[in-house]
Amino acid sequence: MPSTTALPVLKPYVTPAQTKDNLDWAELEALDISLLKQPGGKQALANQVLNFINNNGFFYVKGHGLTDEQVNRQYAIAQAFFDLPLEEKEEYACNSAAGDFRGYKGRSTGDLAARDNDERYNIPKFTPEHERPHPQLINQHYEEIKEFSLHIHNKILLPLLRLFAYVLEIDEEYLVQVHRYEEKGLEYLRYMQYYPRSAEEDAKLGNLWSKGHTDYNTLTFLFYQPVAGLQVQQQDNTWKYVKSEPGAIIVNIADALEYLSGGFLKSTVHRVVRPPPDQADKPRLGLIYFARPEAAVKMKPVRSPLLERLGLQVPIDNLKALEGVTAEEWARARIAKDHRFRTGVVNQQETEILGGVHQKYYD
Ligand SMILES: O=C(O)CCC(=O)C(=O)O
Ligand SMILES: [Fe+2]
Repeated sequence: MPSTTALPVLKPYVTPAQTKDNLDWAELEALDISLLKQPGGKQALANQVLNFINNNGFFYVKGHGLTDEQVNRQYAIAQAFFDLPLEEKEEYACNSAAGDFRGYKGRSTGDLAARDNDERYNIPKFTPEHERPHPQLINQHYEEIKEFSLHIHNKILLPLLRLFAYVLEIDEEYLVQVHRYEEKGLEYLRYMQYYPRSAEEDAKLGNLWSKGHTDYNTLTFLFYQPVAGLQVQQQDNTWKYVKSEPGAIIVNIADALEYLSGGFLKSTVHRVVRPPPDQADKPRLGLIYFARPEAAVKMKPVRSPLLERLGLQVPIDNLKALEGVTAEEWARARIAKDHRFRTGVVNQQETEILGGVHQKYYD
C-alpha cells in the first residue's frame, strides 16, 4: 500500500453567531444559479437580473455547489495562516508598491496603524504564471485550495458571465472569452483578517474598518461571514448593512465589469464598519474571491442591443477615457495608489487613478 503522509490537524473554524442587533439591512436579490441547468431557468434568472441590476450591483448567489464544510475548511486554513508567526508571513510579502497583491499584506504599525488594520494573503490562479513560494501550511492544503478556487471560476463566475451576456443580448461567450483561466491575469482567492480596536479608537476613525470604495476586478465573491460590518451605498447615498446568509455567497460587481458592460452593470460602493457591540471584540475573518479579466483585456464597452434600446450605449466620459487601458493597468494603478497611502508615501488619498480617470468614490 502506498504510504500516506497525514496532514497536520487544523484547529476547527467555529462560525461566529449572528448579531442580535437589529441592523438596517439592504434588500438584496438571490440568484439560484442551479436553475441555469433547468428548462426556462436562464430566462427566469435574466428577468430577475433585469429587475435589480441597474440599481444595485450587490446580490446573493445560491445553488453554487460549494458546501458549508468546504467553506469552513477554507476558513480553518485562513485562521491557521494568520496564526503563523509574523516573520514567516512576511517572507511571502506582496509587492503592492508595484501593484501586485499576490502574497501577504501585513497591518500598518505606529502612526500609520489607523490607515490599515487588516492582514491579507492572496492566492493567485493555479497557473504557471503564478507559481511562487507559499508557506508550508498553504502547500499542505494546496490541492484543496486549488479545487475550491477552480470551482468558483468554472462553476460560479463563468455561468454568471454567460447570464450577464444573455441579459445584454450579446454573444453568450463574450465575457467568458476574456476570463480564460489559463491566460495571464491576477485573479485570486483572499484570506483576510481584521483586528478589533477599542470603541474609543474606532470612534476617532469614524468607526470605519475599510473606507468606501469600489473593487477594481470583475466580480467579488464574499463567503459566509456573520460578523456584520459590510455596508453597501444606496442610490440616495445612505448606507445599509449587507447580511451574510448561511449557504449564500454575497457577490458584488466591480469596475472592470462596469466598463466592459458599457456602464450597465454597476460597480457598487461599499465599506466595512465596526461590528455591533456583541461582535466587535473578535478578529473578523474574510474569505473572498476576486475574479479578474485577463491581463491584456482592454476596458472597452461592449455594443449591446439592450443598451442601444435603453439609450445607454454612448459611453460616459469616464468609460471613454478608459478604452485604451487594460484591466491589469487599472488594477495595478489602484493597488499601487492604495499602497502609497497605507505606507505613508502620501498623506491624502489620491483620487486620480490613471491619466484623467478618477476613482468613483472614496471616504
Ligand atoms: O470584508 C468585507 O466584508 C469586504 C472587504 C472588501 O470590500 C474588500 O476587500 O474589497
Ligand atoms: Fe471591496
